[in-house]
Amino acid sequence: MANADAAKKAAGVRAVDFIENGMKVGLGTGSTAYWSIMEIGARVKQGLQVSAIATSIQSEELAREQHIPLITFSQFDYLDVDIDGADEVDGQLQLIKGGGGALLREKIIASASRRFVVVADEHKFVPQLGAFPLPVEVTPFGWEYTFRQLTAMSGRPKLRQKDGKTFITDNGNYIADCSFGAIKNPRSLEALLNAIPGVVENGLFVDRAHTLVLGYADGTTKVMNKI
Ligand SMILES: O=C(CO)[C@H](O)[C@H](O)COP(=O)(O)O
Repeated sequence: MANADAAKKAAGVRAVDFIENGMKVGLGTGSTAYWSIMEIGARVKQGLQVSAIATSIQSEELAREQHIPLITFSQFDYLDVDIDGADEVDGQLQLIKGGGGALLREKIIASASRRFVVVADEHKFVPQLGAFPLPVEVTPFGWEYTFRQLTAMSGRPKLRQKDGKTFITDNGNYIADCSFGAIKNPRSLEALLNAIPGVVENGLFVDRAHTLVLGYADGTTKVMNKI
């Protein structure tokens, strides 16, 4: 296993220790959350009782394969724990997410969770957010106008492509990958972006994470809690 994968696996598996019997759980998206879903599946096989909701169609399919019982929003008021990855995380546990394009469902599920546990390899931990392009989910209707608003904010938006085609999110929207440079005030940028009418959501997760599990290439982990 490559070093980065070992670090992701270590973080993803360790975070599952925060899940107790009977809990309602949010399942994240991406290559680190993958390991959490696999570990939850393994513990379900050993008798752990949980019910879960996924942040993407991809993770939902993986959960089904692992025989993790799934629930919908009509079946719960809140989730006990959400475990999800991040593209960048700073010392205040502010995040950039959405590298996999699942940011809208990820933010809804993080918001519905009493505890949001972020899993990441050590390279995701940064002194300041902004080197990773900030994903912004926009409606197809009027996207060119929305992109002009993002350009006016110095966001330098790029329409995300996949396999030579425009990338479409699970919600039928586009992603603008933006470069704002170093993000000095994530809270205000998150609010400013969401004030643009064609923006559905953006990948800044401010004051949402409670716990960070960082994984290292040697298989060790470090847990940090929001103060
Ligand atoms: O936000 C996400 C998907 O929308 C992912 O959690 C984020 O991109 C991290 O992915 P990975 O664990 O594969 O590095």
